[in-house]
This record gives sequence, C-alpha cells and structure tokens, in this order.
Amino acid sequence: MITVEEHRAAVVSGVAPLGVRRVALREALGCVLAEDVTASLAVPPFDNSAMDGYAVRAGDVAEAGEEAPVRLRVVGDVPAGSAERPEVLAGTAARIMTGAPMPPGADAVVPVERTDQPVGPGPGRQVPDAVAIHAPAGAHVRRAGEDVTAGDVVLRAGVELGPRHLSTAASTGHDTLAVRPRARLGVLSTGDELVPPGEPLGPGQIPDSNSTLLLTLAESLGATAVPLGSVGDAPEELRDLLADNLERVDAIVTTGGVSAGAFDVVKEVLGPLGDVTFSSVAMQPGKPQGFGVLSRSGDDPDDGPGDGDCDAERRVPVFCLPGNPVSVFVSFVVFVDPALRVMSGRGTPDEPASLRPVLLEAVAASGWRCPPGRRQYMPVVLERPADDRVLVRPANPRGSGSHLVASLAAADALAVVEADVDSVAEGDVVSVMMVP
Ligand SMILES: Nc1nc2c(c(=O)[nH]1)N[C@H]1C(S)=C(S)[C@@H](COP(=O)(O)OP(=O)(O)OC[C@H]3O[C@@H](n4cnc5c(N)ncnc54)[C@H](O)[C@@H]3O)O[C@H]1N2
Ligand code: MOO
Repeated sequence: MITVEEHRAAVVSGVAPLGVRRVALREALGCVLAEDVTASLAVPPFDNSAMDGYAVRAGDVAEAGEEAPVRLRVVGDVPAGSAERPEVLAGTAARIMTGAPMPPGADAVVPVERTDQPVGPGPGRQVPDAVAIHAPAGAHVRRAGEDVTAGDVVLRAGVELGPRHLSTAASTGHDTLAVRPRARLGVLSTGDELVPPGEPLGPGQIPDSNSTLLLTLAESLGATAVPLGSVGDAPEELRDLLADNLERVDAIVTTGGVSAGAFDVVKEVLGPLGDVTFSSVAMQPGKPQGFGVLSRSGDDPDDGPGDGDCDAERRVPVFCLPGNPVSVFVSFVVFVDPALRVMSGRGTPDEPASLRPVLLEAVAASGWRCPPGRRQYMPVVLERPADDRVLVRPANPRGSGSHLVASLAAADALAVVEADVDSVAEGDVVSVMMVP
C-alpha cells in the first residue's frame, strides 16, 4: 500500500498546466489570467458629469442662492452617449445627464434639484430655453483617467478571474483575455449494473449516481465536465469509447472496475496500456486507485490555428476511481481536484498550500470506528453549540461505509483520522476538511 501523499504526488506531478488560450470575458470566469492586462482605455475615458443637471461655468453661478437665482440661457442638451458638444459661453448652460461628456467651456455641474426645472422624466424631458440656478455649482465632474489611465497595468498574470476582474477588463477596453482554460474533464462510469437516474431498475441494477456526482463536482470546482456516458463490463466497449473521445478532453475520470473483481474492466483495459498504474492507497474510503496518461496525436481543434502543437503527441491524464460512491467523492476531493488545479494554473505540484487544506479542528460529538492502517475520511455533520466549539458527528449513524451515498447530502465536511488511530471517542479532537 502507498500513502495518500504518495499517490497525490504521483497525480499532481503527472499532469501539466494547459496551454494558454484567449477566451471571451464570460468564459474566463474562474480561470487564471496568463498575462498582465494593460488598459487600452482610460477610466473614465472622458471628463463627464456625476449628476443630472446643468453644465455651467462655475464663476457665473458663484453668487447664486434661493433668494438670488442666476438665470442662464440653455444652449444645448447632452444626454449620456450624446456626441453633441454645445459650447458653454459666459451666461449660458447646457443640460447634461450623469455620464455625459462635459461640453467645452463648462467646468462644473449644478444638479437639477438646485434649479427651477422639474426633476426626472415626464415634463422634465423637454429642454428649456433658460434655467434659473438656485445654488453655486459643485464640482460634480468625473475626470478622464481618474481611475486608471491608458497603459496602466490593471490585472496581473496569475489572478483567478472573478466578476470584478472581468468588469475591469471590459471597462478598460478588452473583450477577451489570455487564460489557462478550464480543464475539460471527461466523465465515464463503468458497470453492467448501472442505469441512468430515474429509470426503472431491473434485477441487480442501481442508478448511476457517480456520473452525476463527478460531472457536477467538476463543474463546481472550476472544470468543464464532458459526459462520456456509461459502459458495461465488456472491454471493447471501454476501448472504443476512449478512442472516440480522447480528442475532445484534457483529462478523463472513470469510476468502478479497479478492484479485484473478475469483471473489473478499467483495470483490464487500461492496465496493459502501460502508462496507467493501479495502486492500493492507505485510505478509507478510496483504497483502489489508478492513475496514468493516455496518449493521443494531432492538433486540438479547440486550441485554434497556429498554436504550434500540430501533430505533437498530446497526453491525457486518466484518473481511475473506485466505484463505491463515497469513495468517488473522497477520491475526487483528495486527488482529482488538486490535479485539476495544477492543469488550470491554480496550484503547482510544489505548492501544497494551494491544494485543498485541512481547515479546522473539531470535537467528536459521538465516537466511531476507524479502519486499521488506513487514513479515514469520514463524512461528518458540523454542529456549532453556543460555546466556541465545533462538534462533528458521522453523517450516517452507522459510521463509515463507502456505499452510504444518500447520507453524503447531509455531510458538511470530512473528518480526517490518521492511519494509526483505531477509533475516535466522544470528546476527541479531530481534523476536519470542508468539502464542496
Ligand atoms: N476482493 C476484494 N474486493 C474488493 C476490494 C478488495 O480489495 N478486494 N476492495 C473493495 C473496495 S475498498 C472498493 S472501494 C471496491 C472498488 O471496486 P471497483 O472500483 O472495482 O468498483 P465496482 O466493483 O465496479 O463497484 C463497486 C460498488 O460501487 C457501485 N458503483 C459502481 N459504479 C457506480 C456508479 N456509477 N454509480 C453508483 N454506484 C456505482 C457498484 O455497484 C458496487 O456496489 O471494491 C471492493 N471490493
Ligand atoms: O476503499 Mo473502498 O473505497 O473503502 O470502499
């Protein structure tokens, strides 16, 4: 048996960051930026009004008051988006809306509330010939480049792009960004007993819950899930499905067929390919694991022309997880997620801190048994009593069982119990890892 750390090291060092790709802003959500972004546009791009009102020369209205309004001739109307540039000479004003460019000659804005004009639309739509100003002008002018000027670096390579970063890119003139793309993870279930969720069960059949689990885990942890379907226990079915799909994925995850059964098809098909190793990992659940690399040749149609890797051999990592559903969940969190992070540039094999950390210590509210010689990942429910403690208890009162998939829904976290611990007693302190 090998340790969890040994298997994880093999997995994260067996994958490589994906090639940089230029994608539309919305597609870049959650991706790591591959190069610094400089502003093509200043923000704001031009001097503009911060208020709906009248653009004036401040000196004209310096003495204005409720009792002593200053009357100005209105020489034009400048809604936001307008190309109009009426010149504001002494004794005149231009009506202006928030965000509209300041007209030449004007250096300040009087909000409409400080004039004799109606506020808002309706009668306010009509531009008047003249306006009475009841107060001196405030500044109310947002200067070009006040936020950033063209040429400023606005986003640094390496940042994980969220909505705020993407709006910065949009406002500074960009519609695409160069990123490490999301990994396209092909998801494949194996087993003659599987039927799609919701379908009636024949004798010995069960719903394929692992496909749903893996597809949605992948999507929620920043990959693009590619459903490859389910195959039975016939080796040629799996061989054909892999051959047909290697071109359209960056990695594959399989479930089932990796243990000691006579029909363990994943082991039978992938084992002889040479680059896939099957191991027993000292953990529970998730003991039987496979990992390796499948090779494919040719250019990736999604990389676009000119990326220079035409005809290069491409390597598709394959994670072979056991079939038991709780094992699948734990294996994904402990092995596949860190590897996907490396592939999408969100972590490196040398930086374990970037891998999902053990987050907190908690107190067992009830005891449970642990498997000898294997690190246990026990699905647990967190409880927070009035004091500062965090309590945990197994999500299923029967304790740990890699088939107890329905109880996974109740779990907030995995309690991580080291291999040399035989049992957890009520009151023991345990490490807890939050889970997606
Ligand atoms: N003689 C031995 N038997 C087993 C060993 C062992 O060391 N020696 N290991 C056990 C452990 S631990 C695990 S984990 C499982 C792993 O088995 P496989 O990876 O070969 O998986 P299967 O046999 O195909 O399935 C196991 C279990 O999971 C159910 N399953 C499979 N796929 C799905 C799916 N897509 N959705 C829902 N449930 C699924 C399947 O029906 C089985 O009940 O092996 C032990 N046996
Ligand atoms: O190791 Mo298996 O994954 O316990 O059920």
